[in-house]
Amino acid sequence: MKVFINKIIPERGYRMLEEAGIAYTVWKEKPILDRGQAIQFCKGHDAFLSAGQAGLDADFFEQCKHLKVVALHSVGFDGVDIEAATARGIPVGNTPNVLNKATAETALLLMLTVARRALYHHKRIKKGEWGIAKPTEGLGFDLAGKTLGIVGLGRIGAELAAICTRSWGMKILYHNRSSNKRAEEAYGATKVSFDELLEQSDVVSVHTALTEETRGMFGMEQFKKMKSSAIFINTARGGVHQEEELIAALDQKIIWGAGIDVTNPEPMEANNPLLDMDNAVVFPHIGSATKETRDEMTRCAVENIIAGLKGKEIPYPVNPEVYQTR
Ligand SMILES: NC(=O)c1ccc[n+]([C@@H]2O[C@H](COP(=O)([O-])OP(=O)(O)OC[C@H]3O[C@@H](n4cnc5c(N)ncnc54)[C@H](O)[C@@H]3O)[C@@H](O)[C@H]2O)c1
Ligand SMILES: O=C(O)[C@H](O)CO
Repeated sequence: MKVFINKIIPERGYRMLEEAGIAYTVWKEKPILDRGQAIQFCKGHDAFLSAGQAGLDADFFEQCKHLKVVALHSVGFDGVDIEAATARGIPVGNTPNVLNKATAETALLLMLTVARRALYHHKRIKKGEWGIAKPTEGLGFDLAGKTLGIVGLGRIGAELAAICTRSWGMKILYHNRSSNKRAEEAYGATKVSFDELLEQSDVVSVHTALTEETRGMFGMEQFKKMKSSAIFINTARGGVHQEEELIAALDQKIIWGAGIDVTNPEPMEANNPLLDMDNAVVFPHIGSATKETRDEMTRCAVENIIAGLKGKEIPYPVNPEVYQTR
């Protein structure tokens, strides 16, 4: 039994595989593999541990229908044709929950950085402009006591609600497909329509998956509904916002600021106007990038591989229905 791993993973993963007696091949080179190369490697292996491999479409699963399991090194599975995998009896696994705290912390870091204009002040020092001349200059705003609107109150959204209510006394509004009664009870979160959330929030933070329904959900029409003093935060997927319209909304001061960990497309070009704007902060998709979290994500992914190769149900399936159709 052999697994193909398309990027270097934390050491813990290799140890787990060795203890389970599973051989592995790791692609350690740059550039990262293209889709065709990934398929060629998968053809010589029984399982695939995939960190952000693009193009896991119906054709991929057709060409690689011998795979016993595909383990994603992420919780998000947009870009993976789950129906096609299920149709060929291939379980696909992800890494839920273990990255909730790191990703919610990233959203909070973006909120604080934008609200307190941290990058703007940092850049001013570099330009030799240390002093703030007047008490009215260079001001940000308090997050404490403000209203946070969470779009997609699932695992990560709930973690952000927990941090922001406990430590900052923020009021939580949310927009979701279904009610999250637990979050309503635990954090006093109130379910509202998408428009109400946009109109009433001081910070709007996105935590939905990227689906056909959420793609492009934030454009000029939505930014215009937000308060001109509000901040837009996206740690979900870049495809949820329309980047040109976000740039225009920031440029025209339709909203006050934005912090994004995910861009559209990724990677972002180095000459993107967002990188020069004083009211925008961009991170290169580092939501889950802590040592502890990446270790845990690796554990989940490798547990999925080991179970899949041993013919057992994988512990973190995206398509549990595969076990009914098999
Ligand atoms: N920046 C990063 O590094 C990073 C890290 C982890 C996760 N993510 C992204 O965050 C997403 C969320 O992760 P999660 O574990 O919290 O997922 P989750 O499934 O627990 O939560 C997503 C929530 O969005 C809601 N939702 C779905 N469609 C919606 C719609 N049209 N309108 C409103 N709400 C909708 C769902 O009901 C659910 O409550 C992932 O899919 C991934 O894309 C990014
Ligand atoms: O979906 C995820 O888990 C992240 O975007 C990758 O770390």
